[in-house]
Amino acid sequence: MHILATEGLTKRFPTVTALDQLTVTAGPGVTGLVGANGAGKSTLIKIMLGLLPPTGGSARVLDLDVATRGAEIRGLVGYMPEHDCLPPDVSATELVVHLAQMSGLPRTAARERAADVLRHVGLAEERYRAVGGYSTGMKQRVKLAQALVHDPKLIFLDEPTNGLDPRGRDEMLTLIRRIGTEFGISVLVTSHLLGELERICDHVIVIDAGRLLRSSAIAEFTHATRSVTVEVEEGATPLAARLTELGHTVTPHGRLLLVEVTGPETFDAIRDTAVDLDLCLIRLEQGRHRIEDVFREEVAGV
Ligand SMILES: Nc1ncnc2c1ncn2[C@@H]1O[C@H](COP(=O)(O)OP(=O)(O)OP(=O)(O)O)[C@@H](O)[C@H]1O
Repeated sequence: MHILATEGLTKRFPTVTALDQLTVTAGPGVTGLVGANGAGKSTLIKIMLGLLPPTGGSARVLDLDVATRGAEIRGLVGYMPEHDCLPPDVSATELVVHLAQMSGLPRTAARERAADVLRHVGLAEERYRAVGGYSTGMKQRVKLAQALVHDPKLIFLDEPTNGLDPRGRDEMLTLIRRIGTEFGISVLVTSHLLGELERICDHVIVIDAGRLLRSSAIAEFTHATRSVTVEVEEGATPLAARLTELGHTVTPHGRLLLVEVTGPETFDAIRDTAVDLDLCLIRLEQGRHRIEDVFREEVAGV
């Protein structure tokens, strides 16, 4: 069964077409929805929740038509919105219990379930404090907890790593992967960074200006984008020349070099060459490709 399926889905606002004839499907598991700012990710989520009517085409979520079964879909799906939407003067516990009751749970069950999900997302004693005083990371966890509290089959997470520092991102991504694997809840997670989703997704959908650019299993993506980013303090040009002489495929990218990875020996070669040339290696990083890189590869027909 598809967790979602769209057919020619189109959404026009007065001055912009946010979704343009989008036809795509996703199966169970963790699916990444990637696109630059304004690509149409949030619009797609709102349509799939039955909150925004499409201009044309159709969409189904868990096999339910968004045009007629919105309330049922919202009963089965959890939603973590992108923007800061939490009331500042209530505690995380009060908010999540309230939302659990709004979803139909009796008061005692709502309290138990809220305590479980708040613990699960890593909010301990602070859950009794007013949300207004929370860090961005804690607020993101509260938004995730409320998306999970009614025991959904599927969750939509809109930019869950927004505003987080690298450690916070890492923790949030690990949590999302666990939700997908340990709890068997399917996940649709958006980001403008493909690299960050590579680690946790089974499938990735890339959209650009409301159009489908690509939809494939993550293995195909990582294969297509398997390169390492190298940054040296000075001397990128001689480093690129020497690596090329050694048979590596090197593409300059501003002051960075992208080196195609053929195996573990690629990393050894970069390290050894930097040492030979007496260069200061600042960064050797794999798998953090910006979405623009994928767009460029698509255009080049990779
Ligand atoms: N209610 C609206 N009225 C008019 N235009 C809108 C509305 N909602 C979205 N848009 C426009 O539709 C396009 C897609 O927006 P959307 O929020 O879906 O993108 P996104 O991929 O989620 O990007 P971001 O991460 O920046 O939110 C943008 O050009 C946006 O300005």
